[in-house]
Amino acid sequence: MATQKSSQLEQVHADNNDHLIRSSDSQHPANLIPALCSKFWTLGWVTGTGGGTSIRDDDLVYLAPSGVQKELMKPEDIYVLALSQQKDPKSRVYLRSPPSLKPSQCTPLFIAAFTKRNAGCCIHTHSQWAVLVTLLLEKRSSKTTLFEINNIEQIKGIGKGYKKQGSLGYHDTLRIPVIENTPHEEDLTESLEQAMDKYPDTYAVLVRRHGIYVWGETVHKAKTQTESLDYIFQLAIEMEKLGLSWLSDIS
Ligand SMILES: CSC[C@@H](O)[C@@H](O)C(=O)COP(=O)(O)O
Ligand SMILES: [Zn+2]
Repeated sequence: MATQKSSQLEQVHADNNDHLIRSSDSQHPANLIPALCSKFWTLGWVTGTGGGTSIRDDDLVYLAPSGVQKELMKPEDIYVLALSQQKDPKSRVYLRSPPSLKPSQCTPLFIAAFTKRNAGCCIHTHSQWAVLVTLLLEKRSSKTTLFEINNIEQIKGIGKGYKKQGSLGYHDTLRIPVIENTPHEEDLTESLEQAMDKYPDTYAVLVRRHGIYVWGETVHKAKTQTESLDYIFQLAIEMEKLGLSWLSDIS
């Protein structure tokens, strides 16, 4: 597949490399991103144009446009870039660009997950549960930059960490770093990368008053980890309302 792709890339760009987003395979990233975003919209993850999803296949990264209704996207709306061709982070080279649109402002954050963690997919949601968790942590102290919870079965839905086999156990403590929001999405990149360096095993970074970025080695892993985290955040909000602690010493 990689050989076929590189020969395809040698083709002239006269056709805007539309062959990169045309496939009858439902699992092709250009088909999968719109299909996933349509499902995520029903969960409140990508409503009002916020949030998004990006998939990496080998060296190629597939991205949504900026400011569009993410649940209504079509394969023709998808941008494609080659990771190996991105020399200057400020000026990206796209192999394929839909006309009259701009690439997602989340692009540098997705790229951080692909380059620093070798992720195959990164999902950004504006889930209210994720936002509420960051607000609760802020209420405890504006300096609280870590969400922690243990002894919850769904923690087993999260991987042990980068280059580690298996998932967290029931008694393990799940830790998700929180970074501060910025007026422009791309300005989150540096603090997201710092959070990845500080917590090398994390598969997610919460963004205060904004949402969350979650990644995984595959689309399947990124999706199920985002689902598990969203479940855990909703549970955490309900626990807080009932005066229950997120950390317990059951063993
Ligand atoms: C509701 S606007 C949200 C955006 O500012 C941003 O946070 C976001 O998640 C989506 O950015 P986009 O450039 O449309 O992909
Ligand atoms: Zn966002």
